[in-house]
Amino acid sequence: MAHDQEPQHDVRKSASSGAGILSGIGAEPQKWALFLDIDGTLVDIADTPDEIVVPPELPKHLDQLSRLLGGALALVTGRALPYADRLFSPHQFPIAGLHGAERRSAAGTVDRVEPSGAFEELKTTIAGQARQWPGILIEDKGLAIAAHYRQAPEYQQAVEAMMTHCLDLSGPDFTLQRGKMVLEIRPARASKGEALKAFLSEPPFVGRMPIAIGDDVTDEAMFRVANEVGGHSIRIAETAAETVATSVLASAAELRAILATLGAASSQPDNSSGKEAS
Ligand SMILES: O=P(O)(O)OC[C@H]1O[C@H](O[C@H]2O[C@H](CO)[C@@H](O)[C@H](O)[C@H]2O)[C@H](O)[C@@H](O)[C@@H]1O
Ligand SMILES: [Mg+2]
Repeated sequence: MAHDQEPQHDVRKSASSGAGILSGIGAEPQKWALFLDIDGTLVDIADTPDEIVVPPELPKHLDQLSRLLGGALALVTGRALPYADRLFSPHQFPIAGLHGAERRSAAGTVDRVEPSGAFEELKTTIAGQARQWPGILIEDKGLAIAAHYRQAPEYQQAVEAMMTHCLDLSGPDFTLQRGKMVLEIRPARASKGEALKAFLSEPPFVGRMPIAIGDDVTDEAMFRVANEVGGHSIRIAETAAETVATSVLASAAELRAILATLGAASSQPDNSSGKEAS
């Protein structure tokens, strides 16, 4: 079935609650693998990319949960790997960055490509063009570049025209990624769905059922893969959104509260599920 023919719905009206799915992890931690988007899912959306706030306890809770799952917890993000790693320091998790175009496996193997000279030139052109529109913020992510119009939505159409034109110049190896008040040119070679498949083919994820959690268009690819293999897909749905996700959580704050509870329970010395941790 083609993607545009897949069943889609306003997730808030018809989906079940993701809270029930996540609360079941503690009973059978060896069964599940968790795939977590960052912006809008683990952390609240902020006015600019650098203004996000990582709650101080969040890295520890993710680490506790990762141990409970025997390491089968991965971040799957549009951010570049080094930036995302800094957010959760000192912990490092398996991670896919740039919407799946770069990846570090649980074994620590990194698959990422350096930008070519031609792409560096294109990024300079985009940054130069954007200077004519006050409030348009350019985020250089190495092998991807994002143009954010959250501070200046009046320029959305102009930015879209510019990014579409620059995509043509960048050649077939790149694609245009839409997101929350952002347009990105990123490598076409992988999606979050392909990143999820790659993780699921390797220890400690192999043989487990995925639970994919995200908030945006880019997460739909990993929702599809999770659904196809019989896992769960959960969309953070603060606003109405067309989605293939089968479950919903109201907000990133609700997800963080659930992760905190799961993490704390797993670190109790008398918790039998905690004994499964590696
Ligand atoms: O896949 P994600 O982890 O959700 O990353 C998607 C993009 O997130 C960031 O942009 C978005 O969040 C910003 C901070 O809240 C917000 O200001 C912006 O409007 C959003 O589009 C990030 O800057 C991008 O690089 C990611 O691709
Ligand atoms: Mg997101």
